[in-house]
Amino acid sequence: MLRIAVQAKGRLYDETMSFLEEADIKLSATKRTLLVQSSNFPIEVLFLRDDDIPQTVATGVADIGIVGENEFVERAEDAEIVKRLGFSKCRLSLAMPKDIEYTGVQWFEGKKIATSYPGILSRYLKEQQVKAEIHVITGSVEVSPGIGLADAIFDIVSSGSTLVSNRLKEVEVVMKSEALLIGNKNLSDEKKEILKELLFRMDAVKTAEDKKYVLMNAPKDKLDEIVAVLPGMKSPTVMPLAQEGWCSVHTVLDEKCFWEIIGKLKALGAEGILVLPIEKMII
Ligand SMILES: Nc1ncnc2c1ncn2[C@@H]1O[C@H](COP(=O)(O)OP(=O)(O)OP(=O)(O)O)[C@@H](O)[C@H]1O
Ligand SMILES: O=P(O)(O)OC[C@H]1O[C@H](OP(=O)(O)OP(=O)(O)O)[C@H](O)[C@@H]1O
Ligand SMILES: [Mg+2]
Repeated sequence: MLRIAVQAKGRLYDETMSFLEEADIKLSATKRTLLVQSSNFPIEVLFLRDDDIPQTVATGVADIGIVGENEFVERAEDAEIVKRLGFSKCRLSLAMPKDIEYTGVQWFEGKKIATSYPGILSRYLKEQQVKAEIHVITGSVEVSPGIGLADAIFDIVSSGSTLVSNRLKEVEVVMKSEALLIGNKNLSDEKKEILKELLFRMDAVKTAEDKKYVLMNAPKDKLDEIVAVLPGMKSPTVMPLAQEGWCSVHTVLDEKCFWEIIGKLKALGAEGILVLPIEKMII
């Protein structure tokens, strides 16, 4: 049984849950308890505050965990990054009152900076050879300059709207962050096997995400040209149609080049083009 630590509620919760769901890992729908077992996969889910996830994984209380990179780097716990998950993207930035002129990173010299990330901030200031006072608070960081608690802040920024509503401006981006799958460094072989199966399922979902299954009716006399336009995984499937002179062509297209290819197919006389989402894809 593999134990995964995930955030009990907050910004990471929804995407973490849909991630497990897409990998067909079913959790009992009973009231949310701290520890829930899957009914169809050898995994149990431990719900925690995100602050505690790195340590829980590093010490082996959980085998793997899903946590923001910002929190993982700040905690500096001895666990490894298994996979970058690509959601909950944000950045850790220095911000200051918007009406004051910013003169470069030296502006922070001697200033008081409020943050929940003292580790990352002090390392950055040291690198920049700036001496500043770090004031640690656990939440509502953005209000601190407005109430005279600090001169500036170091916090998470995504759209920037929290900064704007607190009359602050982002002046230095210190690190980018996304959700990470982290793992204990000493997993048993059995647990490594379960993790491998989990990653395999996650990859199948990810690969499918930006692909579409496309079906169309094609005039037989244009078939060679149509096939030449389609990248496909191998070659497209071609099936005869009841109507003389026509066939049905099935293939998989990358979302990125989708519109360009559809345009070419139409120009070559393809009709009745159907585009279907793909749930999972194993290459
Ligand atoms: N505005 C945002 N946009 C995108 N990602 C974000 C945003 N805010 C936070 N995150 C990411 O989501 C993680 C969790 O954020 P959240 O605000 O839920 O944390 P928290 O309040 O510390 O929760 P907890 O109660 O678990 O301690 C952050 O560590 C960060 O990686
Ligand atoms: O740049 P933005 O898009 O405004 O996002 C940044 C804000 O999002 C997070 O807080 P959240 O909204 O999760 O609330 P919290 O203070 O309860 O953590 C973070 O702590 C910032 O305050
Ligand atoms: Mg937290």
